[in-house]
Amino acid sequence: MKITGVELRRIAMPLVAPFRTSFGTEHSRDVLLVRVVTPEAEGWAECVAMGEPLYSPEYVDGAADVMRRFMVPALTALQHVDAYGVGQALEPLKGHRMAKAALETAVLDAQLRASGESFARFLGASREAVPCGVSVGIMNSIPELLDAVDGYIAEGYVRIKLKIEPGWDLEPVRAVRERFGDVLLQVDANAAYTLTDSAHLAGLDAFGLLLIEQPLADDDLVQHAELAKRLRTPVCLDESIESAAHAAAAISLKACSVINIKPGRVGGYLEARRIHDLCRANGVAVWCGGMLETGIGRAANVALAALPGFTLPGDTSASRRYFARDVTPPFELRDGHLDVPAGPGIGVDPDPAVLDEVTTSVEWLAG
Ligand SMILES: CC(=O)N[C@@H](Cc1ccc2ccccc2c1)C(=O)O
Ligand SMILES: [Mg+2]
Repeated sequence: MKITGVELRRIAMPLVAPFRTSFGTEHSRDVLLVRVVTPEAEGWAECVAMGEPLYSPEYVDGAADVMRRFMVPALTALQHVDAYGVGQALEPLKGHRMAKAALETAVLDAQLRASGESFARFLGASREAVPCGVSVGIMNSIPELLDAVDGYIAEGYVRIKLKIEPGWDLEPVRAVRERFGDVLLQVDANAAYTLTDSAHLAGLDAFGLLLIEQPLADDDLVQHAELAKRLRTPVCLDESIESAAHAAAAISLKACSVINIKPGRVGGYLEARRIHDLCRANGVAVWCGGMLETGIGRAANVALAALPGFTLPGDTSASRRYFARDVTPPFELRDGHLDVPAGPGIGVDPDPAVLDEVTTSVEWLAG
């Protein structure tokens, strides 16, 4: 396909409740949507970068800048490009995986809408619905946490993930275990601890957790391998895994036994599938992480979560977990599952009226 042009659209999406993690509290998402226009079809994608570089080095203004100045010109210069060609064309540009992921995904969406194939079928999905977990932020008190978890379990979520940090870890986990019994339970530290905390973190072993996610630094594998020897709870990596090469290194170092795959973090759905295939061949479980996406990013993630190696419930929660009103028809939990979109491409379209209301800026980059 020849790219006619690319639209960069910023939208403001207030969260239904503040979402607190070890690296900060989010009240609203400042989201960059990408629309790639070709003669055959147009494609949509969501860049998962946050407003500030708190989760990883990328941030939304930087993603828009690197797309505008370097990536889009590299793609519109090509006579023909498809999803596989995007990675090749952008390879000389270092890093900025979330920006690359958004452009590759929008091209893939256009390509699949033109051919009539769904993301799920293209990626190799084996299920038509996926079981859903939910990520629960750090709260002001244990009672407030228990109320929130109670509500999510009532909605049907099959797995609870608690954000933790030093000072909010053993007690909240103990309280949830005591109140809700053997519900599937895991924790995510977002890199808040160091190896010197290993004896304290071993205290989590008493609670039968599925995993502890990213306990140590976002750029570490070696110390995670040492920590994994000291814990019974399986170590899962998120921020540390930005490519299939990182996943291979983590597996050979025994730095983790589970990986949270986020297509935005690893440069796109093609790399996400490579990581899935590598992990499956090595007996490492994977699950689909979340970056508080709108329905645009959520649709593609649900398709990925339907691949056979995604054996643990992901953070592919319903739209209402984050947004009172989504830019696409809302993803609704059904018996703890989300249905995999079956239409061409990502299988959902943004509602033009809602998009107009939440749009804060639109920029057209002509090919
Ligand atoms: C669902 C979940 O816990 N996601 C991330 C953390 C996270 C937290 C807050 C965010 C705010 C704006 C954009 C992305 C964000 C990602 C994680 O698994 O580590
Ligand atoms: Mg995480």
